Amino acid sequence: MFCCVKSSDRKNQGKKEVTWRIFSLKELQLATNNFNYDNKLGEGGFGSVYWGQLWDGSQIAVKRLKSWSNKAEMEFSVEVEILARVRHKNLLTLRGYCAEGQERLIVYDYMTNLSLLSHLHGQHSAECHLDWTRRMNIAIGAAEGIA
Ligand SMILES: Nc1ncnc2c1ncn2[C@@H]1O[C@H](COP(=O)(O)OP(=O)(O)OP(=O)(O)O)[C@@H](O)[C@H]1O
Repeated sequence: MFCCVKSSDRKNQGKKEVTWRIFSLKELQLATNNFNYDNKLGEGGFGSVYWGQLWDGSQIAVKRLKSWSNKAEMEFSVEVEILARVRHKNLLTLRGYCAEGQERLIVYDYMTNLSLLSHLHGQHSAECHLDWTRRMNIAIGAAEGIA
């Protein structure tokens, strides 16, 4: 199944087009080498996140729900619904989602610069010195995204 949503809302005129689509499980398995451990980018409360590449060469990050429950299903729906409606320079862009059987996957643009945590306290903290001006700009950017 393939689906595209384009916002023709007046308020969005002049802004970036809101477009996402439904992915098949097969397509995401292909893109991530069947959710190979080597493709794993990290893990959050929802589940593991995998790097992948689509047939058109674009890079994606696929968040895979670790175990199905009503609560997880609700979190999945809320995240997809909100991200499908908003586009902001400080928010990750939703590429789409997949819901097949008990599999729930959310597809985002792949972000190359790793997480803020890794820059602040992780393996990159030594080489990437974040001065206070940059830290303030990051905090303001994050606050703008939340707002
Ligand atoms: N779009 C992305 N591009 C690149 N890496 C990503 C992307 N999304 C997530 N990751 C990686 O996967 C890790 C886990 O992401 P995830 O969003 O699941 O967790 P979280 O935000 O830390 O926690 P929670 O799921 O509890 O909100 C991140 O720390 C990051 O390293």
